[in-house]
Amino acid sequence: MSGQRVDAKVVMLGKEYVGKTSLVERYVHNRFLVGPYQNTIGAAFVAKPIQVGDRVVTLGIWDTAGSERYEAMSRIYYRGAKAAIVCYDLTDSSSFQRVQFWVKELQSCEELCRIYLCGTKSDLVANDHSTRKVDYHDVQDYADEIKAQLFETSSKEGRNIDELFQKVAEDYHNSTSFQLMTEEKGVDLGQKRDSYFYSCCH
Ligand SMILES: Nc1nc2c(ncn2[C@@H]2O[C@H](COP(=O)(O)OP(=O)(O)OP(=O)(O)O)[C@@H](O)[C@H]2O)c(=O)[nH]1
Repeated sequence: MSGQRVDAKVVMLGKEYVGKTSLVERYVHNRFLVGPYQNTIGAAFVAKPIQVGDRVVTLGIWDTAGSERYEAMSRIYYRGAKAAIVCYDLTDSSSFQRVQFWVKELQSCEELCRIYLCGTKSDLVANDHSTRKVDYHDVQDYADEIKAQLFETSSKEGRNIDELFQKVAEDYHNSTSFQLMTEEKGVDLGQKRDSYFYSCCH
């Protein structure tokens, strides 16, 4: 079987239960898993090719565990990432405090990593506005300050998720590092083609 080259490492960060795994599941498999919540242990990996103009960019997505117990491990997964999708739950204000923690980490340890803020579970706040605990405009101001992109998504309804990953791939494609990565630094992931690789997950 031919190996798969990953162009850009993408890491999912955020407090436990915000919906990182659901976001990746929706994007990669176009499904929303129902049933009892299972926290991620360690991290999970999936590679996904995505068309950008006349080129295919393969994103290598690391879905990290949100529990603070695994914080040290999450640090390993953001090393060398070209993009970080830092998630918070629109119905949980404490999850946004965790965003600020990860942004500070990335700013001091991974300066070249682009940051995408992702407010999850938008279906819940659309159905009942009183459940929104994180204001869109406040986050947009914060995003401007840290030069990040902001998306609000629903994995349940599949809203704004393709747009998020498409933007990640386009930004990567447009960055000068694209040429360098494809010509010199592509990573061969052997047989881990298009499937979750449960290093120690779920
Ligand atoms: N209504 C709704 N529920 C969601 C959505 N995304 C995730 N959930 C639910 O939120 C819970 C947590 O989702 P996960 O995707 O497992 O969260 P996680 O961030 O990966 O959690 P950790 O693995 O602990 O870090 C699950 O019960 C999901 O069904 C969404 O878009 N809408």
